[in-house]
Amino acid sequence: MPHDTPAHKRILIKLSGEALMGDDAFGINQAVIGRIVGEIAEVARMGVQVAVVIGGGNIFRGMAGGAVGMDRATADYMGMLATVMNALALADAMNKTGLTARVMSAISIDQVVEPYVRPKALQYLEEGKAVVFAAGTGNPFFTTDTAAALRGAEIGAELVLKATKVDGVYSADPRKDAQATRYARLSFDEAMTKNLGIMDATAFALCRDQKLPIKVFSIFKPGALKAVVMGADEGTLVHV
Ligand SMILES: Nc1ncnc2c1ncn2[C@@H]1O[C@H](COP(=O)(O)OP(=O)(O)OP(=O)(O)O)[C@@H](O)[C@H]1O
Ligand SMILES: O=c1ccn([C@@H]2O[C@H](COP(=O)(O)O)[C@@H](O)[C@H]2O)c(=O)[nH]1
Repeated sequence: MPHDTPAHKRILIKLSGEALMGDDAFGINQAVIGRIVGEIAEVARMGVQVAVVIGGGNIFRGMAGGAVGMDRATADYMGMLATVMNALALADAMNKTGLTARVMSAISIDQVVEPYVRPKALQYLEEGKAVVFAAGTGNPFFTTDTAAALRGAEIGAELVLKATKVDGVYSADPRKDAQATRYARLSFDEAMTKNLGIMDATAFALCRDQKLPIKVFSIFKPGALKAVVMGADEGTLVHV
């Protein structure tokens, strides 16, 4: 049921890297990032503490075509560096809207961004700053979905919001199967057993074990982020 005030005090948003491209073929579209940041700023102004894990799919993925033939770990480090670029762009746009943003990286790149230090991240959140977590988990063979589950659990987020290109979890990938139907809610076990490809199994398992629910919703739908934060029936809830 929707609330008059935010339903959550601290949230972790997993923002798809690909969403930052808009209709472009690659990279970062400033108009798109500006609109997304506007929506994030709106919930932050309501007093919600906001942390973001940003993906890298708009630039490089360790498993994608551009990495064919490469050593997997090397390709994954390139993917993590791609997320650092996105994090810098996101924080820059946040700072321009009046939010104070801090980027923290899971891999050392000290001349560019500060390292991830959990107590410091918690301090920033308490101070009302938006924290953008870059470089995923810092380890190859993982994804930024798993980083979202990990950081969400570490900072004590009440909800992971997977802000993506589709408006929820479907019985099959809705971009490939027009007959796919959307779930309003489902359990982590169902999502894993049915092998629903919206998030990887490591991320689902970590959230399940930590009893950290996930809301999957479309970042392209204006107002959807605020609706989720207000507790409205938006997207798909994945729960224990
Ligand atoms: N069962 C399913 N329900 C909904 N979406 C699904 C499903 N299976 C696969 N997908 C696909 O998963 C995609 C999720 O993509 P998203 O870009 O958010 O993930 P990502 O790869 O973690 O992010 P990034 O773009 O940063 O790499 C959707 O666009 C959708 O096409
Ligand atoms: O913990 C992590 C997170 C990410 N990677 C690599 O980065 C890219 C981009 O991340 P997405 O989650 O696909 O947006 C990913 O394909 C991996 O190559 C990683 O190695 N470890």
